[in-house]
Amino acid sequence: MSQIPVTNIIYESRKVTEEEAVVSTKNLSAYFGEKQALFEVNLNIPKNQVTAIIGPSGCGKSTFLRCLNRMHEVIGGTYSGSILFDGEDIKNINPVELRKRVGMVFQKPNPFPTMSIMNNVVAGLKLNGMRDKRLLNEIAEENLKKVGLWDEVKDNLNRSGASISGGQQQRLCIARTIALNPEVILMDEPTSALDPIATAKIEDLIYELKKEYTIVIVTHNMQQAARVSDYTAFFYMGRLIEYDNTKKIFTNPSNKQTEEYISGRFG
Ligand SMILES: Nc1ncnc2c1ncn2[C@@H]1O[C@H](COP(=O)(O)OP(=O)(O)OP(=O)(O)O)[C@@H](O)[C@H]1O
Repeated sequence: MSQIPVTNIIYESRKVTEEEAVVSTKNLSAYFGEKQALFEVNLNIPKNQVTAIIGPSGCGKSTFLRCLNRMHEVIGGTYSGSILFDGEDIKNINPVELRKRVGMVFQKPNPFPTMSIMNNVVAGLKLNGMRDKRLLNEIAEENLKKVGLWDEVKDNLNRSGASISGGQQQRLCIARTIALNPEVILMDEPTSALDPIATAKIEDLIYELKKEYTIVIVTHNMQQAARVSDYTAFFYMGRLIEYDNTKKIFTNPSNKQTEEYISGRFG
């Protein structure tokens, strides 16, 4: 594992208040049957910032992410505590509506293989009943431009979404997510299946996207967390150990376990 030196530079701690948060979890515990995967997590996710979730394998990163758009329940899990989205308990928000507002991008690019590039971008809108072809074309173009894919695919928008490279597919999936105009984008290791060049493009894109969206990214790659995020949450064995601004976490963490993890001593 790569080593990130812990330096003596002192960065101020900066905690996110509930007032600044788009999403807040309160005493969030998550379960798979009897097995408890998260323990009393309290976390405020700030608007228009990138929050990275880091920690060793099995610490609950993906479970935490999936709780935020009620995907955890879809895969058979349960939770206790509460999750507020724009101040409203997500239990009171229709899951389909919630997932429009809290979009998700997965580890492995998953474009719809039988659909064209164009139809992949607007698939969600069509499903919601949008039929105006001209408007759909405009929205597809706008979102393909936002993810930097337009120039690469504009000459053949009718080819399959699965016919482009892995990195392009992942940007297509991001275009599909943002076409629904979400407030929050959850990304679960979005670059772990990609080469370094495709990874760099996604990281640049994340930087651009935070102007409009709030992003929560799970990553195993600590350099990536340090590069792209404003805030970092370190999880260990289902517990939130430390959450602070990213510079503080990577240069002067308050917790010994955080320091050991980011300096590569375990994980
Ligand atoms: N579908 C499931 N059924 C039962 N237990 C599960 C399920 N998914 C995850 N777990 C368990 O819950 C805990 C948290 O898993 P989770 O996938 O959230 O961790 P993670 O930090 O994202 O791991 P990784 O980095 O390996 O993806 C682990 O102990 C895992 O074995």
